[in-house]
Amino acid sequence: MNHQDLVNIRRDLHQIPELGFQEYKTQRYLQEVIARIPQKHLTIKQWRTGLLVKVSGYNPARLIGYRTDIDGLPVTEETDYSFASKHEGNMHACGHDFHMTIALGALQRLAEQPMEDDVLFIFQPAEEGPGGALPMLQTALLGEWRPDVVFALHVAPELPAGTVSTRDGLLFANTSELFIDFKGKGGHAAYPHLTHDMVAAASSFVTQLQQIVARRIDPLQSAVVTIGKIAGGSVQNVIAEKARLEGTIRTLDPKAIDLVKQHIEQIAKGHEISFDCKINLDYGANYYQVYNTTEYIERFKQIVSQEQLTWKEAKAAMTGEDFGYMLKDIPGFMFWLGVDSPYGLHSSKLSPSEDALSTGVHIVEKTIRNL
Ligand SMILES: CC(=O)N[C@@H](CCC[C@H](N)C(=O)O)C(=O)O
Repeated sequence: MNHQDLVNIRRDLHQIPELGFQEYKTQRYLQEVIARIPQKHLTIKQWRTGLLVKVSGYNPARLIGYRTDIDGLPVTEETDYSFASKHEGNMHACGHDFHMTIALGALQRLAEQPMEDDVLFIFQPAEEGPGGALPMLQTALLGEWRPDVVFALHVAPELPAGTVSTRDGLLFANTSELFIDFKGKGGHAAYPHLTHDMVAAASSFVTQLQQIVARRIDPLQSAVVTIGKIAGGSVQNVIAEKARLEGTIRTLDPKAIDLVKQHIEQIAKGHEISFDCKINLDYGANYYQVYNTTEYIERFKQIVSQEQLTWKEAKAAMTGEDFGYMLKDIPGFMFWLGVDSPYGLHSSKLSPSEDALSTGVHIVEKTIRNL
């Protein structure tokens, strides 16, 4: 695949973003591209909406794993791309269209010229939620196709295109989703004393949540509690019977997440009393931290230097990645690839530079061959 082929694939994928475990068109598209590359050394398995593609080596001692995520986000795209999302309300706003394209480019090179070891390309669904890595690890990657080492990349909008960045040890946070449902008593806007207003309860809850990081977590620790969505009520002159908050919790220490949850539960008890309502807490998907293995980070740094790519030492970030579950069981690492976008990850205007696609394929191929 030349650079223009990569651009075309990325643009095709960009138009069909699908949410976790609904990546049917994406899976079909990946299968079509994979069908066009040499098949002689390939074995392909379907896993739910994902794929596993093994390239057999000529004298394998190890299985080298490379993972890409394949899902999009429920974000309405606001770019002026001619190839903008055709799936209204969904967007590849986290760069998974780039991740998949780079994996396909590297897969083609390995398929054309296999190496001594076996290589496994993991096309994993549902990274943004509810999490595909853990069930994939527990089923598809448990048996004969369990990698000895695994790595992955994530695009970094804030870095110049093609810059490579990571660090030894902790790279990404522990995360937990957070869904809070409020049920009270609705009624006429003019008779608030006869109701239990759930818009008021949810608003107060959001304000109280800010106190957890400000006043309940050791300032030398790191934590985030973000509410990304608030919903409640139906019309301007009816007091709401129901409301819902959706958010996420992040901590660098895996134990600190339980502490944050305990405080949320206390706030919920307090609000049930003061707003005379029922509150249901649901922690949705939880992701384990991304922790890079020293030995492979050292090796990766050497490869980046040999290939004369620009290296930047990374800081730990409060982003989450269910790839952390793979690294909990299998040694390896994750790295950032700069894509120079003025808009960040999860932005409806994310516009990564396609110049980074060829560099991505190059570094992934070289890393697979030299790890
Ligand atoms: C790299 C990245 O942006 N990952 C997502 C993972 C989301 C996990 C889960 N849905 C949650 O919100 O906790 C992120 O938002 O960091």
